[in-house]
Amino acid sequence: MATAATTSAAAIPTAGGGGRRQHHHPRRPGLRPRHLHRLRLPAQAAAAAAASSPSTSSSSSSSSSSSTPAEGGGRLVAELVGAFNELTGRMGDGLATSSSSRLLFRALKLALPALRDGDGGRALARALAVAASLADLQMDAEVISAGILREALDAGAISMRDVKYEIGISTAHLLHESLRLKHAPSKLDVLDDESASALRKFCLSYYDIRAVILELALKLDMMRNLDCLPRYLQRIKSLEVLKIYAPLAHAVGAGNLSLELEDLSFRYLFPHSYDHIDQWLRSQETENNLLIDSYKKQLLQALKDDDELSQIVQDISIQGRYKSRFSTMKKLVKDGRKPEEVNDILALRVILEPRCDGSSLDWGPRACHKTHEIIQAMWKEVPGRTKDYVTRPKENGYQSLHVAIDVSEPGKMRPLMEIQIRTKEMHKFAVGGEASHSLYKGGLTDPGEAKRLKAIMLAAAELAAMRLRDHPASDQGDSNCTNRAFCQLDKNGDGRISIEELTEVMEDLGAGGKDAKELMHLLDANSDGSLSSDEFEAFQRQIELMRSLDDKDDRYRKILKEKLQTIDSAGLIQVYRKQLGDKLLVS
Ligand SMILES: Nc1nc2c(ncn2[C@@H]2O[C@H](COP(=O)(O)OP(=O)(O)OP(=O)(O)O)[C@@H](O)[C@H]2O)c(=O)[nH]1
Ligand SMILES: Nc1ncnc2c1ncn2[C@@H]1O[C@H](COP(=O)(O)OP(=O)(O)OP(=O)(O)O)[C@@H](O)[C@H]1O
Ligand SMILES: [Ca+2]
Ligand SMILES: [Ca+2]
Repeated sequence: MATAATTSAAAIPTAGGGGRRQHHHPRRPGLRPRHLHRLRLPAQAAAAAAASSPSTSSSSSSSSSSSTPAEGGGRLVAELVGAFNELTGRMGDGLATSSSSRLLFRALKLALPALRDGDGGRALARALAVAASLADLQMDAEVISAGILREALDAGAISMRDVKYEIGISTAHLLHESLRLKHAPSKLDVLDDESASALRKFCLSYYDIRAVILELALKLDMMRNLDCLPRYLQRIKSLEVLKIYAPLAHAVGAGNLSLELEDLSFRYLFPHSYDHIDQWLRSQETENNLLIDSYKKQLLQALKDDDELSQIVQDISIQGRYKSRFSTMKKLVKDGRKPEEVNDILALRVILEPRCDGSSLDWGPRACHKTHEIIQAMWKEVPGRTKDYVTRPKENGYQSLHVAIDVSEPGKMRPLMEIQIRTKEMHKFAVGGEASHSLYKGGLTDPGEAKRLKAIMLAAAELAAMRLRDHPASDQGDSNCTNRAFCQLDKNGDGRISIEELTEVMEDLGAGGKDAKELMHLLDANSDGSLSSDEFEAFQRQIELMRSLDDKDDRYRKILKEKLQTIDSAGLIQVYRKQLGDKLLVS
């Protein structure tokens, strides 16, 4: 499937199976891609671009009066290269193989002209934001490309046929799946808990799991732009997200994406309650965090001072946390409790490491129960709220002993505190096993199902890796490529971007050969008629500078980097990432 790197520029086929430029984008007069309005091109370029910029077009010297080909064409290429660099940078070295780079470059070339004028000029930024989310989740180039193209597809600016022939069958398949998924909620008459749970399981079982992740990134984009919809639609969409997509994000291990989905949907669904919870939790946050710290120390000391416990455990650690707005809100919405009735606003977790005394005796359960007794002697346990999953594990194998504690003092009401007591081994299972936190939060508590999904994810990653892996024999042209964008433009791999190569990409972007000549003229510092990698890098530096200055359209750059760091290493996304990375390394 890889393109032969030594083919001459004029005869290069697209790796999507031929049919190149069946779809030609007519040049749009007066187009002004947004990212590029502050671009300063090197030396002569800066002057020429300024002279031809629409705001100073009266002094235009080198172009015809109505259009600004050098600037317009240059901007298109700059936008293409900037987006490409951004995404491959986010993907990480292991995933950005040459096959992946080629795929991504083609997708951007197809999407850019189709999107740049859409949605009041925001369509392109939105498509790139979706792509950035997917790259941050370490999805492969097929998924990222599908993310870029979906917006163009929805807008009717490209067709599925374009994707199939110009990009490839796998990306088209992903898009097809994501469109089926888009309509999945309409299968339900009522969006109650039971039907939402059934629909989530259906999505995970019967759709390509990479399409599910793509759909999640698209939902995040939708939620971030919900203001532009009428109020009733905002609520319908928010409810769908809350019931279906946020738990799905939890289930696949994209925990922080889920948190953002929950956050946004809560705000739209229950703005007043949201403010109320926010205020209530915020007003006591400092005090409660201090309390948690102090209880943690007190409890640790009491446990260490106990003779029996000291004999059977070799290590004790305690974690504490204050509940988040969204998690609190979710509990309230789930069963109509008041904030004061949520029993884990304050929370501690005791993790015990039993001694190995050489015998086959497991001291774990005794250590948990002894810890429980010590807690009962220190604080007031709320009757009827204790759950002993140590003696009777949950169906998914989860083990832990939970107690609710009332820490109020005379004249001072306080929220309830949950204490979870478990051994190190039980904890490991609760974090990474089939009772993993992500599956629990995603409502997937059936261990058989968890195992099956993991197997599906592994298989999907293996298949994608087969398509995207580098094949040394056919990839010689860019196997030692240090500048990925340059290599995409230098199609014949001779180390220079010729005018033919530049013209080809400009035509794909909807600009003409004249634009290519003018751009070459601007960038070709030593006037030898082609671009060296140094000359191209100078152009790239300008692009970077411009992008870092452009805060208005820069939304997709800053979003998920830290937010999408995932919570537990056993989530399906993590399984996929690891398998894909491992397989891509095997050449
Ligand atoms: N990882 C993991 N954590 C779990 C699981 N089940 C429960 N937990 C944790 O234990 C906490 C309390 O769970 P339960 O004691 O079953 O209480 P609950 O009925 O869900 O919640 P309340 O109605 O608030 O008492 C949850 O909030 C989780 O933090 C599980 O299957 N896996
Ligand atoms: N008792 C506890 N002590 C310390 N950390 C906890 C405790 N309970 C939950 N956590 C951690 O706090 C983080 C947020 O959990 P959160 O309170 O949103 O959900 P949860 O308690 O796991 O589930 P639920 O929605 O059923 O309350 C998770 O990392 C979780 O492991
Ligand atoms: Ca070349
Ligand atoms: Ca040159």
